[in-house]
Amino acid sequence: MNVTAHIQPVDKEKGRRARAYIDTLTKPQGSLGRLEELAVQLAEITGEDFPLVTPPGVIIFAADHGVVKEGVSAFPQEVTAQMVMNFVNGGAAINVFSRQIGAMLEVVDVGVAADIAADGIVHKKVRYGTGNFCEIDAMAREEAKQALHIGYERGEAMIHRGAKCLILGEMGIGNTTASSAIVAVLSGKDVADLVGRGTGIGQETIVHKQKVIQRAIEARKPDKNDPIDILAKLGGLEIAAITGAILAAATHRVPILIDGFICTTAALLAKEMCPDAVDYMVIGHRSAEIGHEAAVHLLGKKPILDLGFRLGEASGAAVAFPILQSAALMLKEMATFDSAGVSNRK
Ligand SMILES: O=C(O)c1ccc[n+]([C@@H]2O[C@H](COP(=O)([O-])O)[C@@H](O)[C@H]2O)c1
Ligand SMILES: Cc1cc2nc[nH]c2cc1C
Repeated sequence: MNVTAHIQPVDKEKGRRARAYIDTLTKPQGSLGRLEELAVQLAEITGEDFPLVTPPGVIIFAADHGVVKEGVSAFPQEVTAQMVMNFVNGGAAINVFSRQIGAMLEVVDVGVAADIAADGIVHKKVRYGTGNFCEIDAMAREEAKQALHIGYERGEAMIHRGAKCLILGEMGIGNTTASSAIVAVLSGKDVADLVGRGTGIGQETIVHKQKVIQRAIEARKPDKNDPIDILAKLGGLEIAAITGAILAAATHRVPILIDGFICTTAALLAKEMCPDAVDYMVIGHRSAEIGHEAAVHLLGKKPILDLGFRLGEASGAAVAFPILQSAALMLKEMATFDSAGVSNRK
């Protein structure tokens, strides 16, 4: 399956028409600021005059990371599987926010390092966590492709269930290390500017994490121009799956709400595979994780919210969703100057 073959550029003409229509609505021109830009983007993405974003569909991809053996996270590896159970039982932040916004929610085990005996998850384990990329490639090239395809299929399945907006997130202890390494390769920036606290490590461990990443990049020598090579050598299975889900949403002209640092890293890989996919993305929030800034910049986007989140699991994207919904409803439901009999400016 070619996951980028059917991605079309967004419909810029539809966007121009939406822009002109928004200027006839009962408000001074431009007075709904960013909401107007989002409404135009939704029209471009969907090709519809009055795009809908409800119901949204949330997919959380979970996987583990061999690099945790280097002591780069504040939490132990078991937390990935334990949080998957928390998702299944409805107690995590993303469960709360998914209920709040009326989202369908799916949790996919694409590479957790333990067997999870639960019915409420989609079992698509490619392997029991990645290898420690300081020592060996994180995964085989075929495994990276497999995870990418799983993500694509889950994205497509959620769209077939009726999702009008795909909200993507992840769970994986150690995945800020993998993400920082990937963003370092893609941006060419100094790792010192891209490595942050993750789940809450202190300054000394941050310096250690920087060295681990530097060492891994030197040992693995990923090809900057080959996103599958980057994923195989430094990636995470959940990062590959999110990349695939993004490409599925772009294929089906469904808006994609990107969460924090890890998701934005996956979005950068999707951009490498298909630059047109970027126009289908909206970044939900600015993560407090230091490397997010560089990733967001590379994507050429501006996050909707800035609430100091650094949780992951799609929390920031889900909290940003009502704003995207406001943009869609503004376009659909506001009266025009003509229809409401309101005098336009002199
Ligand atoms: O999305 C973010 O911006 C974000 C920033 C920091 C941490 N996280 C979450 O924390 C976990 C990774 O942190 P760490 O320290 O184990 O690399 C993983 O489960 C992510 O969902 C997520
Ligand atoms: C408790 C916990 C919850 C999370 N959710 C996403 N990443 C996480 C990391 C931890 C440690």
